[in-house]
Amino acid sequence: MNPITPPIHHITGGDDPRGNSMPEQSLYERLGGVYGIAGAVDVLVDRLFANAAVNANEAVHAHHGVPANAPGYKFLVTAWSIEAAGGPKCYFGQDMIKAHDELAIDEHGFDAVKTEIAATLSFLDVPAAEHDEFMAIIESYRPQVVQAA
Ligand code: HEM
Repeated sequence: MNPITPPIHHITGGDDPRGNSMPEQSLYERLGGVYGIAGAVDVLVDRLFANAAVNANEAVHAHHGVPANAPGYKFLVTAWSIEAAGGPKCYFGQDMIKAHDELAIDEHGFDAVKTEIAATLSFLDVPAAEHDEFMAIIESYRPQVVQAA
């Protein structure tokens, strides 16, 4: 096909029942793939480790208060986020119930982390559509993460 001939689905809508002419990119791709996501998690985890509201929970602080935990945690959260955004399967850590079952995280603790994630996406100027899509994924895990009696 020569470069000025549009692919056929641009004309016909292809087999997309909504008639969209462009194939949709995954959220993973729209967030910038592994470089975009690892870069965002790098900023996020530094902010979480320094966040007083997040560290008010003693069990959380036992982990987040240790700077040596940052690189491994960044690795795990990056891999989790890649998969959650529809990227390649690469997360081998614990599921979200097991990962948080000894931390007694309450609604307030969850909201503190959620606020920091949203602030980081804003800080990095992630566009509104991707921002909202990623935050909806985070919110969908609230029932698994909040386990305070
Ligand atoms: C949807 C929201 C969340 C996601 C996606 C998430 C993701 C993760 C991941 C991937 C891990 C690593 C699991 C492993 O070691 O195999 C983890 C562990 C951890 N998370 Fe979360 N988390 C969320 C919410 C929270 C909240 C709200 C807090 C605190 C208020 C928190 C605190 C921690 C801590 C302290 C650990 C380390 C536990 C340990 O190994 O001792 N997380 N989280």
